[in-house]
Amino acid sequence: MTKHTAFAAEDAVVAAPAPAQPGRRFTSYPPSSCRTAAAQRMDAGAAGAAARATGSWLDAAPRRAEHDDWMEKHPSALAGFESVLAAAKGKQVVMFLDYDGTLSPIVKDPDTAVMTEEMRDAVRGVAEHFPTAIVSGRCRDKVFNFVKLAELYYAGSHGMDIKGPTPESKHAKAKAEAVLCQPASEFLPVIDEVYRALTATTAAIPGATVENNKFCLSVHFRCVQEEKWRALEEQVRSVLKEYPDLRLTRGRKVLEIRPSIKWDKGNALQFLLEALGFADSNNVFPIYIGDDRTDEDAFKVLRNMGQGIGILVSKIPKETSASYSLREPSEVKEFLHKLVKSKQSKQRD
Ligand SMILES: O=P(O)(O)OC[C@H]1O[C@H](O[C@H]2O[C@H](CO)[C@@H](O)[C@H](O)[C@H]2O)[C@H](O)[C@@H](O)[C@@H]1O
Repeated sequence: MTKHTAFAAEDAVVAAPAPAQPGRRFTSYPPSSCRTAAAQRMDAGAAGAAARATGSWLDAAPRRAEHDDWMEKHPSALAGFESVLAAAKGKQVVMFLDYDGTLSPIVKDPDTAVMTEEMRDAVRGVAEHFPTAIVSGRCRDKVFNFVKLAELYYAGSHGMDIKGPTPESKHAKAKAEAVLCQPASEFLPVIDEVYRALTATTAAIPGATVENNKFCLSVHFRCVQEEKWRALEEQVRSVLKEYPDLRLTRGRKVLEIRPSIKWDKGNALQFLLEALGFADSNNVFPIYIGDDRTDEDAFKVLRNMGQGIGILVSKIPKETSASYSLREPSEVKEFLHKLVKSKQSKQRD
């Protein structure tokens, strides 16, 4: 199959514009997997492999046959909705949602990537029936300010900052339940330092911006002239030379800098399942919906577990461990509505 890079054609921007299941609470604070994570730095080889892997989505317009072949392997979660329901039958659905490109369309200015009221209603509806988490590369506070639903679980900074429903939420009874898992907390000072260094270094490249996502950083090049992309990446790499404990990965027209610890969105998914009391359970059906490379870590975890499904949001074929696909956020919204409707009709039966 043709591969696609971070600069794929679909990266065109649009014009800017559960309760946690009743009775379901985090069971330990935090589970052991979080406590030990910071100690497990990725070795240089693993970090290098991870970085190389991020270059695996090559840029090309897909041929029709290739697209059809891909769709056969990763059918639409809307067209295949009945199969999804059949697989989930009798199991507890737990919903995981990425933010950018999944709940909100990709726009030029990251600060304006707001979510529509309709999408918020769809997420609220899902959270009324299933434990629901937002898993994002964004800083947790920022993604919360976009989503604005206190009843959800939030995993910001690519899963390195996890918190349960806020104590004020009707779904969180005690402060103690406002769980926190921050496996990269020791990196806070260094991330701040690198944020300042990158902001100063990249200032000369028009359009480049650095976003501080608390435990990680994003260097955006969506608004940078293509001829300057290489120079920008070189600048970023030259700053990072001084910080061997940080690694560089790529997202959608963004360079992402994060601690070299063995913790990603896949670990966040596992942490949340464990915290919700579903560790080693055969009766859980996690659904993870995401559009970016970092979401692949979560798709892989689901594949390895042999439980639940990953849904990639993409209009074009991409190498993915997800089993289903959706084309864009509007289809994500439709899928969420369908899920709620089917749950409601079962409750009426
Ligand atoms: O895990 P996610 O929630 O998908 O976050 C990944 C990155 O998303 C944001 O950047 C992306 O969306 C922007 C707004 O549409 C767009 O301008 C940018 O080009 C995309 O890469 C966010 O700003 C980053 O910090 C996240 O790492």
